[in-house]
Amino acid sequence: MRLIIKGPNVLKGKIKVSGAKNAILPILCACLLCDGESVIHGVPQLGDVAVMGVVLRHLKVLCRREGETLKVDTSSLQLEEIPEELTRRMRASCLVMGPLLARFGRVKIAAPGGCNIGARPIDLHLKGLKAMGAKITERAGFIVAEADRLRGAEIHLDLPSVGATENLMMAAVLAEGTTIIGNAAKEPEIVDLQNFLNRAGARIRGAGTSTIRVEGVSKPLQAPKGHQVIPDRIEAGTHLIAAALTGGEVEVENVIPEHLEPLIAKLREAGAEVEAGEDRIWVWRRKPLKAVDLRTMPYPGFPTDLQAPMCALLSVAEGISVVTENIFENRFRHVPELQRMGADIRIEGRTLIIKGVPQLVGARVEAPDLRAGAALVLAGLVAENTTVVERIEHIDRGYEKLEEKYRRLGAYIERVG
Ligand SMILES: CC(=O)N[C@H]1[C@@H](OP(=O)(O)OP(=O)(O)OC[C@H]2O[C@@H](n3ccc(=O)[nH]c3=O)[C@H](O)[C@@H]2O)O[C@H](CO)[C@@H](O)[C@@H]1O
Ligand SMILES: C=C(OP(=O)(O)O)C(=O)O
Repeated sequence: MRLIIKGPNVLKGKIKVSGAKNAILPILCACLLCDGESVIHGVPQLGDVAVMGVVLRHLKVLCRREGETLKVDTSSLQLEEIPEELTRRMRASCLVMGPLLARFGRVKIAAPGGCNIGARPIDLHLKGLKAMGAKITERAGFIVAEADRLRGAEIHLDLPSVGATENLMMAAVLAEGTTIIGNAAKEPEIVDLQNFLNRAGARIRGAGTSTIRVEGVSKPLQAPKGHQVIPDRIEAGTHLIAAALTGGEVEVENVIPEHLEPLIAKLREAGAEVEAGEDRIWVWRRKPLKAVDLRTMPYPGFPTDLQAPMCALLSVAEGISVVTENIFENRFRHVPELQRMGADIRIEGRTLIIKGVPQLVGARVEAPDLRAGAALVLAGLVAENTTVVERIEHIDRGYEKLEEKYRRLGAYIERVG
């Protein structure tokens, strides 16, 4: 599958954001802590959600989709090892570790290994589980964690890892006593996970701050009926960047504007007009784009997941932008592809020096990963002539029907097999 984009395009109209990929993935793992059928609304149809469905079915969990609602029934839940085929397809599959260990006293999972954006170890997940009394063995590419019953512990994360925070929160829910996670990640998706778990009977406080406190409960949680997944701030951010880049006028619906503050500040600095309502953001532009510097940081800093899309915008912003990637060590794979489209970008270690060019030109490019793929779509929207984006399965991992949404905003973009 590939996308064909003919440009330049100016996006105009309304676009609705789907539920957050990075919220629904841990929530689906949290269902493993619950007895009965969880009912979750606003579940996007994404490649990664489908892969998590495969992981759950592998554990004999029944998933039924009715439109945007997903029903997850754990009545036949069975402990199985998670093979490499699944951990390799999606890193978030390692988030089943905490819940399965808490529930069954044992879990065996293929080590996730590195991926397109970096080495991505899970040492902090394992260190935290050890602190809670788990015995961890690593052999022949598998990690086994065992504990009759986990016990509450004081854990201080070396860095605020989103995945480690989520895995440890879930493990702690059924542990004996209280767990305190210090230097926890503060991302909004962690707050959504806390809300889901607390609806199911967990006792968690502090998500969204750097200290999370989990008081363990002794029986399995009760599946919540009707949790609504938060809107995807990264999808929303991608659309805001697309609108500013193409000089259009777009209303982005179903957003929590507070989640997008770091991006909104940068877009304004780059010359776009942005106005936020209660659950929507309007963006338009009257002036040329100008260069800005940015550095990616854990929330509430500028998100690494919007670094690549923002590079597409800065490629045509007047002046020199300096972009520093602080979260992942190998997240510049969009750069050679943008260069093929005429961008003037130099890589110096973890920093990009982007010299804005007046116009990008369409080319045949390949999505090397999810957000790099989104960056290429944005570049294709504003470039002259035809852009062909290959390997769009990466884009489908995290964007629901992106081409349909942009077509509704007037773009010439189509998917071909
Ligand atoms: C499904 C999901 O929610 N994915 C998001 C999540 O990924 P993920 O949860 O994998 O990201 P982390 O916050 O854990 O990773 C941040 C950094 O910490 C390092 N690290 C992490 C864990 C560990 O045990 N040891 C370690 O060294 C990682 O290699 C990385 O350099 O947060 C990232 C950072 O906002 C986002 O880009 C991803 O979109
Ligand atoms: C890096 C991402 O996802 P994951 O952690 O699932 O690879 C992302 O959403 O940009």
